[in-house]
Amino acid sequence: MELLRTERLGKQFGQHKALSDITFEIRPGEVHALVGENGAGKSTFIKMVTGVYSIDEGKLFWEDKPVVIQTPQDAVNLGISVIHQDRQLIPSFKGYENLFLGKAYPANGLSRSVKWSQMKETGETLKKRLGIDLDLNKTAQEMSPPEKTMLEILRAMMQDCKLLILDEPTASLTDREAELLFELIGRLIKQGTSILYVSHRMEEIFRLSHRITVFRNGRYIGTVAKEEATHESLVQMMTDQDAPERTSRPVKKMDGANKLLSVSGLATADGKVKQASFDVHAGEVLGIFGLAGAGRTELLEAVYGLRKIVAGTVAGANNEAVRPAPKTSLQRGIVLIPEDRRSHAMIGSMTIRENMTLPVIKRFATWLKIKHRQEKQTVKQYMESLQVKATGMEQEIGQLSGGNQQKVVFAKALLSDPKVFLCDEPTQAVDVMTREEIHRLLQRKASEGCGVVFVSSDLQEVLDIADRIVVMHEGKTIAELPNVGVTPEQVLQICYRHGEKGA
Ligand SMILES: Nc1ncnc2c1ncn2[C@@H]1O[C@H](COP(=O)(O)OP(=O)(O)OP(=O)(O)O)[C@@H](O)[C@H]1O
Repeated sequence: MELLRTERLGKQFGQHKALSDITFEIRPGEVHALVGENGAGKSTFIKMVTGVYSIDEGKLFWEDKPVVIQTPQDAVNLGISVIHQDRQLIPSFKGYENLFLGKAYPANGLSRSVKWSQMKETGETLKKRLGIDLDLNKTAQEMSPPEKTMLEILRAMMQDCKLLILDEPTASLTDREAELLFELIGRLIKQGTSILYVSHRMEEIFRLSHRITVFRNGRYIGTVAKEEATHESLVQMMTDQDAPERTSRPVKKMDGANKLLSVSGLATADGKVKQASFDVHAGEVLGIFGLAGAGRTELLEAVYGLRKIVAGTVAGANNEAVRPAPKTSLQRGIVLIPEDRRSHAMIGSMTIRENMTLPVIKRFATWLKIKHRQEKQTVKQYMESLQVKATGMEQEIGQLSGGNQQKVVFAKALLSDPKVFLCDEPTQAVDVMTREEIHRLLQRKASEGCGVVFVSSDLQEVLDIADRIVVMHEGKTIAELPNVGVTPEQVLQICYRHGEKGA
């Protein structure tokens, strides 16, 4: 028996054919990876089988019988749940309240008062069955990223889920947190649940999946057993090209290099950053690593001027302390590429061109008019170098796939010609080819005299790209190491040793 089979599935947006002729099946109890470049059609496929998008062409079969899925509830009723990258939890609700979202709360007969104890009990029983360790009395906003993922998985399993779709589930998890998720996936599989696993991270795909399906440009390219696939063969299927060469990191001597930014004893009003210090020099990539909750994002935001600072200093190239604010940061040549690009770095209803050139439009303006030809030429050049997949530069950015939105946000930052890049997870959700391109671009910028601060929860990525590494723990910078022969174990040991000391 097959759990889900699609037959010649197709989807059209206006003139654009996003998916066509998708025929493949997911078997009971398997981890089935779905891979493809940014814009290949993975999210569109998920939305079609979960009732978010209508099906323009083709058929669906569930447990070998034809089915029609018209609404998300139809999908849930069959046993299909999806966990998106952007969490679908109510922040102020406790864990067990979130578990019952969209379901009737258990109530006492006549008084109709909610049976809280029964809700908690249901949650606890489910936790035990799945071997999940999570405090359901915490509100969603008090939970760390992996705890939120666990909560969402618990919620899906409450609905008797047979096919769990995970869309880039490790995007905001550190390695150790991802381990917990992988263990849970192992338990779910043993209990007979199937997983459709969408990710750009090759190591995870090879580690977890039984079979791998590849989409390219909205088409089904093939399904291979994990044992038959290699990194190179998958990239070849995804791109019809040979795998890109991984960027190697030239060893640099930093002595005497110019300081571009100096942060000392920084603390923020909300207490997320307590005592952070680091310098950024021209010519270097500085990696910042820490476990979730270490305050990496908050530190970058404070340096850029998005968070109130209550202690410490931020100084520019001339060593003069400044009061960071987004507007003055840009003027001083500091740009932030934020993690949450959808709410912080783009305007969904504006076009790719408008999004890219908005902050620098003056550059294309005379006192009479905008020099559109020059503006378009520049946008085209950046779209080509970052391989943005779109119908053209006048397409609304909100219509692009997640990874392609990230590329536009990145291009926008490059266009403002900064001296210092503050990059928060800049390669999150981008495909392998673009990830290498972004690494290459940042290294090139460094070699041209810029300074790059690179935050990633993927430790291997930090080790691959950084010249120096600063380690953070609970809002403090606790170590700084030149990245020469550093192993992931060494960095993790620093994080955990500090954690045990409760520092
Ligand atoms: N609502 C929409 N309107 C117009 N075009 C859309 C819409 N949603 C998706 N598309 C287009 O469909 C194509 C497939 O996008 P989709 O989001 O499915 O890709 P993806 O494989 O999930 O990419 P990523 O890895 O970047 O998330 C893209 O070219 C995208 O621009």
